[in-house]
Amino acid sequence: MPAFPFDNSYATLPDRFYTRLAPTPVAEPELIAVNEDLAARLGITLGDDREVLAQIFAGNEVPEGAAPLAQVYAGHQFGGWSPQLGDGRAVMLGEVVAPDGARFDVQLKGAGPTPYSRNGDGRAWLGPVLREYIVSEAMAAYGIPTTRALAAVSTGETVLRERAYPGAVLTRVASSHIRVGTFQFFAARIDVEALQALLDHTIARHYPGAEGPLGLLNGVMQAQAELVARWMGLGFIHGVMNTDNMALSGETIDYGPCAFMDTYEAMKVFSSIDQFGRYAYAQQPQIAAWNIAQLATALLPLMPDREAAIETFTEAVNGFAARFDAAWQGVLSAKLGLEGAREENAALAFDLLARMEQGGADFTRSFRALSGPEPERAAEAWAAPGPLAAWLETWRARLAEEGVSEAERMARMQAVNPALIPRNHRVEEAIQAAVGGDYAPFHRLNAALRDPFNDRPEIADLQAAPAPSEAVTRTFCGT
Ligand SMILES: Nc1ncnc2c1ncn2[C@@H]1O[C@H](COP(=O)(O)OP(=O)(O)OP(=O)(O)O)[C@@H](O)[C@H]1O
Ligand SMILES: [Mg+2]
Repeated sequence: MPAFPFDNSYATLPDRFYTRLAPTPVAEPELIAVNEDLAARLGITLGDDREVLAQIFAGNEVPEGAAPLAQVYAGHQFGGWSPQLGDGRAVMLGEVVAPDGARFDVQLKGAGPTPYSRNGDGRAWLGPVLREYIVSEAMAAYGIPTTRALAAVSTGETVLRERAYPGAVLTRVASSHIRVGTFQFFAARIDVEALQALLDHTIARHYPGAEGPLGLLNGVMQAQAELVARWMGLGFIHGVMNTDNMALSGETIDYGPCAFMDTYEAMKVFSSIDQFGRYAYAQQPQIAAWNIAQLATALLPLMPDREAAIETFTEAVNGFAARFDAAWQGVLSAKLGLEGAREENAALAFDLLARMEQGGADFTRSFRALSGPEPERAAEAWAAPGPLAAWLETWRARLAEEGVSEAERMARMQAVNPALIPRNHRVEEAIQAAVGGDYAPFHRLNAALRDPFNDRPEIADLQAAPAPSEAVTRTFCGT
């Protein structure tokens, strides 16, 4: 029998933090994928009975030691306030404590209706489940903080969206599911007691040593500044940075309409519902700061002197830009094989990005080619490579100034500029095949993404930029 090292702490918080309920069973669960490496890392014993695993990861059987519940939260969605949200289609089974002492939530996403479902059916279809599986595991392979995918099952049931799709459940692992919106929920109700309990819980779990609300705020700010800089370094667009989709842990959460861009465009948007580009690629730092300001506001009821706290918090939140700039400079310098978070290196990178946009360059292939022995071959990833040559000269001069050897340059760059990203058209292709019953492309893409920094001939088709007829330029929230 599978065994989970459960140790449930969120369930000891006051009742108004959640609703206890079990997942709603599904008709015919079948295991699509189970992440054995992750299970081992968490100290979960899976056993080898795939049918039993399908029952557990579908929510049909609740494993021993679980304390299933749906968490309540609120949030700003596209800037508009939603006072009552919560896990509308997710049930947390409980927390496991891994052999190294690290604590993780294990949650089933698509597990049936909860009191927070509003008008939704509580379910997920195969597409969003596979997308989240692929992309979150790719993020983990890049070393970027993220929720993980432990398993995916199909339910044997149909989910109605714009048409009928096969249903699925994703088992998600997160260092917690505490969101900016969780704080907002209690702040909006001026429930100071709950806010204090949530603050203590969050600090103990994610920022031990942080002092009080300001300590937490600074910790979250730093984590988010680094996270967003790292996303942008890979051309990643989260797509739905609502405050309920920003985790206090600093992990990437909610892979709904996310995408990695092919051709570089600063204001690129994929999400079909993001009409005004609020969550465009280059907007992400500003939106992160905006979300952090909402967190600061939610922490105010905990401060004895409100006026003084407003002043202190405002100053703190204004510091987000500097934190982000430092992180972004570091990311960009590393992408160019240069040292440190230096402004002149970042300026060189900004110049390259401007030229890439002008030249219609594929983001990932350009940086990967620059990381190779013949950087001028980056031109092959540009529709109009004219602006590249002059930039290469400046860059080479800069490398020489820093005394970076060719071997050093390539080693550094190849460790941060991936050979492979989950390109949107490949993700869509894997989903379409799976809907038709063929999971081979999904498994292949996943397997390839476990080793994303190594070029190899057998993944050439997955590395290639889409032909214009193949490009997938729209993503959907996947609810
Ligand atoms: N099919 C559904 N049925 C019920 N509630 C839903 C459904 N889809 C989304 N929701 C709820 O709507 C809110 C906003 O959805 P959003 O797309 O941000 O989250 P999500 O992808 O479901 O979950 P998460 O943020 O946990 O990854 C969430 O509270 C979510 O639980
Ligand atoms: Mg969400």
